[in-house]
Amino acid sequence: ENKMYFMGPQMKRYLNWWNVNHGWVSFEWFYILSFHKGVDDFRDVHASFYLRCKELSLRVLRVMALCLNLEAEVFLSAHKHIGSDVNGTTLRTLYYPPVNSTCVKENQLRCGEHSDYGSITLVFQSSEGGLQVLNRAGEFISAPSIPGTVLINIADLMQRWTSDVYVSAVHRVLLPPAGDSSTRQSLAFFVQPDDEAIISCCDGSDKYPPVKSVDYLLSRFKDSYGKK
Ligand SMILES: O=C(O)CCC(=O)C(=O)O
Ligand SMILES: [Fe+2]
Repeated sequence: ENKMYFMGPQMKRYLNWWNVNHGWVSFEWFYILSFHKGVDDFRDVHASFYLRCKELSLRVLRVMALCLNLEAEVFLSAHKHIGSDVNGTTLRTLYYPPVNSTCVKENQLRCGEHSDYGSITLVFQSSEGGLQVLNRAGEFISAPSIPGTVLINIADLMQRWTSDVYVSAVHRVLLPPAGDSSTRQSLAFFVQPDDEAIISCCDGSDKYPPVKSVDYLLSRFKDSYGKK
């Protein structure tokens, strides 16, 4: 269903949105889906999947606090409003089209090296692979799709929150090898604390100054997409 959506004529209409809003961010997700006609159930499936992702994320955030011997609620209490307009958590569906290897530029990637902005990201990937993560030795290693598993990235705000105890995962997506015309489909659920949550180092240190979640997110968007 996802693939049909991205191949369909409705894409043309949304390309303008892409330019204005540099991608489909939380504020639009419901709006876009509610416009979409032509693929039965797409909206309902997406909305219910969003809620399943939310449940899983909250469980993971609880465990992440317990692993640090912190109050179970320390991260959860800043994620009370996922799925509402005061929380920027976003489900992004990514379709990477086939690549013609004769047109590939040097060092071209499917997705450039970066880390995510929020607290954690759930990644569901199709079987083609290509996702790589930077390890502590500074080498990119493959993070293949393992059937029945969800990949969870630690993101930048979590690193800051835990005074660098949990380290944000730098990652990228490689092109398929020359001559391989496979596509890639992934779903990324970017978990963001509530807009008004103040994120301060959970060990009580002042390694990073407290920051309001929404301010941090907007400053990262600006760094990535704003005029230089
Ligand atoms: O396609 C993927 O699995 C990675 C996508 C990603 O890292 C992102 O959108 O932030
Ligand atoms: Fe990412």
